Amino acid sequence: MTRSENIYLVGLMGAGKTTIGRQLARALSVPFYDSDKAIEERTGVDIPTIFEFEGEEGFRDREQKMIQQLTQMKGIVLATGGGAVLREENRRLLKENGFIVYLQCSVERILERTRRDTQRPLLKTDNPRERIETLFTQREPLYLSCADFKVDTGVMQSKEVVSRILEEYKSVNR
Ligand SMILES: Nc1ncnc2c1ncn2[C@@H]1O[C@H](COP(=O)(O)OP(=O)(O)OP(=O)(O)O)[C@@H](O)[C@H]1O
Ligand SMILES: O=C(O)C1=C[C@@H](O)[C@@H](O)[C@H](O)C1
Ligand SMILES: [Mg+2]
Repeated sequence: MTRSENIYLVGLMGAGKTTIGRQLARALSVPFYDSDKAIEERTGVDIPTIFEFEGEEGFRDREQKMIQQLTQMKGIVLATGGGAVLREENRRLLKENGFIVYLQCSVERILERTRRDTQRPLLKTDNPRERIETLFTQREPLYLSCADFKVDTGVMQSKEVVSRILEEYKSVNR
């Protein structure tokens, strides 16, 4: 198996993992998975409900189990949850099984994109800017530590982001 058989997208909430991932999978004619959506389908409830009843750690346990399963699949595009890289085991599994793309995005842009959001429990706060800044500072080193490639989604249309990723993926996969 080649290291780049799968494409895994990592990055903060609102960076565009789901949006870009779906388009990327379509361009490659491979299945698209989203770990957040897979957890919701498995449990039958939405992510805010899991956070409410089981807390963030409970959600992270479910997320780790899902990442374990999804990284056994071959030939897929996977959008991971924004916090999936927090666990070392997830970073290892992603690194070992796919080509990791970090969708980088400025705090300002993320704030704009998530402003009307109700589905992201970590943004249910009086000061979303401060929260996003904190998450950015904590997580950026983790995203960078596992990424094979990074692309800024704050400055380009999603179509352009997709072609940049495809270009890079094909060049390493040649
Ligand atoms: N250039 C772009 N690339 C990606 N998404 C964009 C872009 N411009 C605007 N968006 C918008 O940003 C919003 C957030 O994107 P998306 O839901 O894909 O993020 P995400 O990384 O999957 O977030 P989460 O981790 O919370 O699931 C969407 O409404 C999307 O349409
Ligand atoms: O950044 C995060 O920690 C999260 C991002 C979302 O994708 C979901 O996985 C959940 O809302 C937590
Ligand atoms: Mg998403």
